[in-house]
Amino acid sequence: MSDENLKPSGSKEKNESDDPPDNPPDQDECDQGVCYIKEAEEKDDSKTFITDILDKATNIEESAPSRVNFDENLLSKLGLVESKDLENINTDEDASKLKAYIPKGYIDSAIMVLDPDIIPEKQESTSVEDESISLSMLSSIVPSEILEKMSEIFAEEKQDTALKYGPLIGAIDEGTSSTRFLVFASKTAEVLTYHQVPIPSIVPQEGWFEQDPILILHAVKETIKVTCDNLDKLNIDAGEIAAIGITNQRETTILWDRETGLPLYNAIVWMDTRTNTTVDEILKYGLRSQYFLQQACGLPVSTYFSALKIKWLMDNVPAVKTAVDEERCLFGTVDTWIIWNLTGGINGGVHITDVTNASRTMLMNIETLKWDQKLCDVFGIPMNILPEIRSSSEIYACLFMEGILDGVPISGILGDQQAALVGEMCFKNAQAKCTYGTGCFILYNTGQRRVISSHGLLTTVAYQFGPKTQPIYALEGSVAIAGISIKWLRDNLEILKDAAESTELAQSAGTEGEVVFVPAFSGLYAPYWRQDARSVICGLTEETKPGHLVKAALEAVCFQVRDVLEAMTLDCSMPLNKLLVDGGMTVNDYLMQMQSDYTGIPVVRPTLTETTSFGAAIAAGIAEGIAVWELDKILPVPCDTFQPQISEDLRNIKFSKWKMGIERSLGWIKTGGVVNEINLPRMVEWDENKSEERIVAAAPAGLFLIGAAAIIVLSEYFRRSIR
Ligand SMILES: Nc1ncnc2c1ncn2[C@@H]1O[C@H](COP(=O)(O)OP(=O)(O)O)[C@@H](O)[C@H]1O
Ligand SMILES: O=P(O)(O)OC[C@H](O)CO
Repeated sequence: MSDENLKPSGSKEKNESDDPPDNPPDQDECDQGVCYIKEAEEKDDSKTFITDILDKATNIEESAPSRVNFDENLLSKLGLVESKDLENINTDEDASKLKAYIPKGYIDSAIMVLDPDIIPEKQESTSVEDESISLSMLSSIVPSEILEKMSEIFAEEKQDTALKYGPLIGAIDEGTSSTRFLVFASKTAEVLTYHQVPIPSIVPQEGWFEQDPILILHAVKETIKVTCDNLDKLNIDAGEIAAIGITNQRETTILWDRETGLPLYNAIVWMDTRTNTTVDEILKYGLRSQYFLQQACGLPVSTYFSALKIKWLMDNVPAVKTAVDEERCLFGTVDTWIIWNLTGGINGGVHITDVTNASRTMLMNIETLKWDQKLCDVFGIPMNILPEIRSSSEIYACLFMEGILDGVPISGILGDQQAALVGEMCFKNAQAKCTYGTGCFILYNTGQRRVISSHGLLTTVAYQFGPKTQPIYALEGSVAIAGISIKWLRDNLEILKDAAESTELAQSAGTEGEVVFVPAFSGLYAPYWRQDARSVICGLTEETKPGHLVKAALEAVCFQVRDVLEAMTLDCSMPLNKLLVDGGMTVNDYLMQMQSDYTGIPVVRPTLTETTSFGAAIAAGIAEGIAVWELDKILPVPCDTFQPQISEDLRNIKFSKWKMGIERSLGWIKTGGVVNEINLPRMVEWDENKSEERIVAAAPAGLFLIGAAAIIVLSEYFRRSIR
């Protein structure tokens, strides 16, 4: 089914009363599962109404049974009954009036209080845990026939969910710092409700960054359950969810036992640097460049990617080695782990991933979109542990789980940065977006062309909408540290109470001071790819205050984005004329303005905040067999735009200071691998018929000195030589 009116929720005027909130509710509120219910209450003034009822009810004995305590005065004051005579209550009319004020969840629970036998097994799961509401009081004020009538009306309306919202699409969004489940209305693409659960990280030693796969799974299940409960409270039929999309932190690696279903080790998260030595080991033979596999998989050898993490696990965790030897081991990125478990686990769960996630492992051939035997051999990884690679949009399997979503098809998978590209609707060549979360990731759509970067960018699959369609590629600039540096200032240095305070503190620093903070906690990613780098803070004086550090941390995000944009211009010969942005950090207007100032181009932020999840929902909703959406019917989202406000000179002076900071961060730790002093890759030609790679172009050390013009010419040559 297509829908002419399809538009994301942000496309409405901001602050319209019927909009979902622009900013996600507090984490605490979400954890209580009441966030959108609270919205509904405020919207309908029902809180005041219920408070009135409760005020009145305090005079009523709590243990008293329902009808006898029916408070005629209160109801007549509210115009709900005309007569004091109970016999004359117009049940239908009064129930309709009252229904406008009291959310369905309260009615269900109140009915249960009246008659606990109605649905005893559901009593616990549907009870409304709002501290201020005493349901027994509500039941003792409102006559049971009215409550029952209201329940009937709600049930009828619920049947109209599809009419009102169109089919619903669910999106599981498993990010580095939290997991969410959101439900989109296909008619308007608005988020109807969601629930979010933070995911704690485990740091067993410096540079190690793990998460518990079981906890991730529990969090996913909890978000699904609470979101469905929320839908019920909003009187929306969760049974109308037609399909589920999934988007996830990429590269994070999980190995588990196919027989027990248990993880063999914690998830090794993408930013973990324990594989420094594994990188060295891979590079040491034949003095290989970091880029020796770039032609085959689009990526430099780095601690970032899954293959290194799998190798480390096989080399260092005996349980993994045994499971591999006994062919019981399964590998997955987070999408794979979740889908395997949600579709049956040891009882027939499907073991799959999509092209976007597979393109982050270093094991998939970027051209054939298949696992590559030679790449697997480089890392010594057996192919039988790898999931099947599927497109980003097709029906893969159905959920096999308790609850109303049992049997709902999963029909979309996208790595989270690719999902944001889709959610920003960058479907055309040369459209790009930047997502600011834990890290910061800029993806530039290169269409069906695989551009192999000569300037430290990654070649990655952007999406493939269906098994029979052509894949679309992107160039990516991955920056490891963005929002997490703000978290570090908060948790480790304790100079911030919360992330939002960063604006005020940074502003307090004014324009004075020249503190530069290079946050290379995990080495430097794009465009430098220097695992020997570590963080530095330069330019401190006795006048330096916390505000200067916070400002420098925000500036670092902007400068890293500029580094990547410059590399993209060199690779694509076409500078971006605006930057589309999204992600958790973009709520910070100060940061967005600074980003525009430091890049010299407008920064455009959509009013739809849930871009990544929306991308996953799109992939699921357009899949063959689901087809609740059509790509070309999706309307553009209205945006806020930040225009550059500083001079070119000032911008460049600041950037040159940043570059000095970068220089000082390099070589901080010793690595055994080959460091590309100039970050210009040695290009190799991947020969399918030979086991060894052949160098077709190598940049001599110091080439940077010959000037930018020569580099552009050279990069053009490289590109032509590999196309
Ligand atoms: N107002 C703010 N200013 C700066 N950073 C912020 C602000 N609000 C949130 N952040 C940062 O954004 C990150 C969370 O963004 P999110 O997109 O949810 O991350 P992820 O997808 O990586 O889980 C956190 O690292 C947090 O420090
Ligand atoms: O969870 P995020 O938003 O920080 O994204 C993580 C990336 O997918 C890592 O490549």
